[in-house]
Amino acid sequence: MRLLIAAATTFELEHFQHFLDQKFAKTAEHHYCKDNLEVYVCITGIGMMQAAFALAAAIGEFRPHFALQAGVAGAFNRDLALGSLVIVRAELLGDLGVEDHGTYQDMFDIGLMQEGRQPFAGRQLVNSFQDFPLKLNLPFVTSLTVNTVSGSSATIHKRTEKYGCDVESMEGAAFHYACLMKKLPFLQVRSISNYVEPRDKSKWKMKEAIRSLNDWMIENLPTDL
Ligand SMILES: O=C(O)c1cccc(C(=O)CC[C@H]2O[C@@H](n3cnc4c(=O)[nH]cnc43)[C@H](O)[C@@H]2O)c1
Repeated sequence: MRLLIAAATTFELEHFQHFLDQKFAKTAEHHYCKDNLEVYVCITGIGMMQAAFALAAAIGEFRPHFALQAGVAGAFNRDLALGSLVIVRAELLGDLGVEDHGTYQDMFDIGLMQEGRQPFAGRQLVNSFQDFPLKLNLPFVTSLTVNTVSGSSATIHKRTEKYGCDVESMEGAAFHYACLMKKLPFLQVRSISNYVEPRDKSKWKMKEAIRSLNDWMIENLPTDL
């Protein structure tokens, strides 16, 4: 059985790849085997464009039975602790749109994308798969995917009012879109590295977030796909 694991950057999966190096046979670059499990680690690069291209290529070539995206994210929702993990239930597009003088309108608002048109449910890319080969032992959240990270009070206020999402990333929607289009069962797991607030990297808990993400991956790696 083939499992595709995607992350934006190598450092987000460093400990997990170290675990694979030790416990699995490495059959090619980023490609591991153990018993009947084949794992391909796809480092997509940051952002929707790079993620979409890398995922389409990896899905086409590796033909996975299941795909897992793992990464860090910012949280709008202050009930989510830094370093804690979430599963993304639904993805929304946060900055694909137009500025109409002072007002932002997205593609659905101006009629250039249709609500409910496959693979969207309404305006969302919802993970509607049922049979997951790993434990869903984390809170489910909604996520906004953006090209430009929210870093000013004005942008944060506008995006919170318009979309009301729990977390923000730069690749999640591309992952949901690719998997839904390919009817490939998937799961997106994110670890909270920072709150979405006016940019102040001194407050970020990147190391802690990556550690908890990798620990979870090692503990929950599906072995019975
Ligand atoms: O230097 C910055 O201001 C900066 C802002 C956002 C992210 C970064 C990174 O180095 C990580 C990029 C990576 O992390 C995800 N991520 C993490 N926090 C957020 C966020 O608040 N909003 C959106 N994306 C976030 C993202 O998916 C990227 O892949 C540096």
